[in-house]
Amino acid sequence: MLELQNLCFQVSDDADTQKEIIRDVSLTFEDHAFIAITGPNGGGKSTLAKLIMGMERPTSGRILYNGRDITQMNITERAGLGISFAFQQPVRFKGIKVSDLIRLAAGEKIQFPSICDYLSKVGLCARDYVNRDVDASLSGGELKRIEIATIIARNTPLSVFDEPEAGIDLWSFNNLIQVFEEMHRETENSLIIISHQERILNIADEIVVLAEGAVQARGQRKDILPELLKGTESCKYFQR
Ligand SMILES: Nc1ncnc2c1ncn2[C@@H]1O[C@H](COP(=O)(O)OP(=O)(O)OP(=O)(O)O)[C@@H](O)[C@H]1O
Repeated sequence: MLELQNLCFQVSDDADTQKEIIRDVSLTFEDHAFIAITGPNGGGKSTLAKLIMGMERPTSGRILYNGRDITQMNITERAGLGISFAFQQPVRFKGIKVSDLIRLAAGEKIQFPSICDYLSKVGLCARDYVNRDVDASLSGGELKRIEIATIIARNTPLSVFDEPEAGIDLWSFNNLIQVFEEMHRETENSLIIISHQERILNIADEIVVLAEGAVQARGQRKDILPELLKGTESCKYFQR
């Protein structure tokens, strides 16, 4: 179980003015949760994901994972506890092949057919990709799909995906939806997906709406989604 307790995150700009990006966010994510976090651009979603992963430290508040305070742990320590994170813009690794990355993620000796399975889940033809370097020669969408394949291979108790749909074509996106549904159905792992995509919101059990750095709503998909679909003009979550 992941608990965010009164998380705040402030930055100071060039003029030393404090800007509050995350404001007193408290959220609990139970085991086997499937939660989508959505909200307008600049609402603080990626920052919240970075706080969960340990890429940023909260100005105040605590993060507990299975009862343990992980607020001051770095990204590697959190990864060691079983938290995976798929970046909005994945990192490229010069000199590492796609097959190496998937083997590393799986953390065990896996053979070529298993690597192929992971790549085909994200709609990539393994034959064309296993020996490619994870460098600038890969397109943004290819890189994104390879990163998602590594998260599937890691199979950790908690995976956080930051806008997995970004840069993914329509056909691969259909695959991706199935991948998330399968991950939720066939494992006890938890998924937190940051997304603007209605189709992703549509498969989550619960939706959190984050705007202006604060939680505007959280609840079952059936209760939250219809209100969100009214659009920003009439949706009550965006009325000040
Ligand atoms: N280090 C920083 N310094 C200054 N401002 C920042 C910093 N990090 C984030 N911000 C600002 O905080 C706000 C929230 O950013 P964040 O990337 O978390 O939003 P988001 O909800 O993920 O947006 P999007 O939907 O566009 O991806 C934005 O206005 C962003 O410019």
